[in-house]
Amino acid sequence: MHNDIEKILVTEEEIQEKCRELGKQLAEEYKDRFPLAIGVLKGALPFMSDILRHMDTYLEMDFMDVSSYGGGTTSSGEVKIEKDLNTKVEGRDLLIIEDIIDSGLTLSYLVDLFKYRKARSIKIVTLLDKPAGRTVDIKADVVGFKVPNEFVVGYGLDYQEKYRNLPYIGVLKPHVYGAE
Ligand SMILES: O=P(O)(O)OC[C@H]1O[C@H](OP(=O)(O)OP(=O)(O)O)[C@H](O)[C@@H]1O
Ligand code: HPA
Ligand SMILES: [Mg+2]
Repeated sequence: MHNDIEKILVTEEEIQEKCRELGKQLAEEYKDRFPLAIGVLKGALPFMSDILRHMDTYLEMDFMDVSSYGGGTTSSGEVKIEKDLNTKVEGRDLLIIEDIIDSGLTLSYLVDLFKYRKARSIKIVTLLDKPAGRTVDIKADVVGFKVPNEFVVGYGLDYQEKYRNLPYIGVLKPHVYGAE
């Protein structure tokens, strides 16, 4: 375990098993369609990569880079598009792949945007759900694990751009946060 981690909330094995289960479930559901899987960078990268490898079906991938945390542990409340999609979403079945829903601001912004762009259907797939963080009313359609109201890192999730590479979800030791 990394030296800055106080405890592990979801192990690597639990994540990998969940990716297999959810990927197979989604493949069955979308087997007669050609969904557009949209990864929300940067956090969703490991989850997207792992879950989609279990979808033995036709799909297209694209990426959107949005950010609102600016490196810290609280949302600025403003979602900024750093990189937009290269693909038209009009008439498409979308699978939005996220690492976490916390306040819900990022996903509610994206869902509104894709509705405005006339997507045919939108499904939200998130590895983690932190219901206690919610400030806007939004629910994911597919959730891997619920997490308590703590700032979590690992498997895509960062604190000041670090820890995304850890293969598990954990909580940092208090001293790591410094003077924030
Ligand atoms: O529900 P919310 O409160 O909006 O929080 C969830 C979003 O915040 C994080 O992204 P962040 O803006 O930190 O960008 P990153 O993925 O590049 O770390 C995370 O990856 C989600 O996209
Ligand atoms: O708990 C979290 N950890 C890392 N990034 C996040 N973005 C929203 N919530 C979190
Ligand atoms: Mg972040």
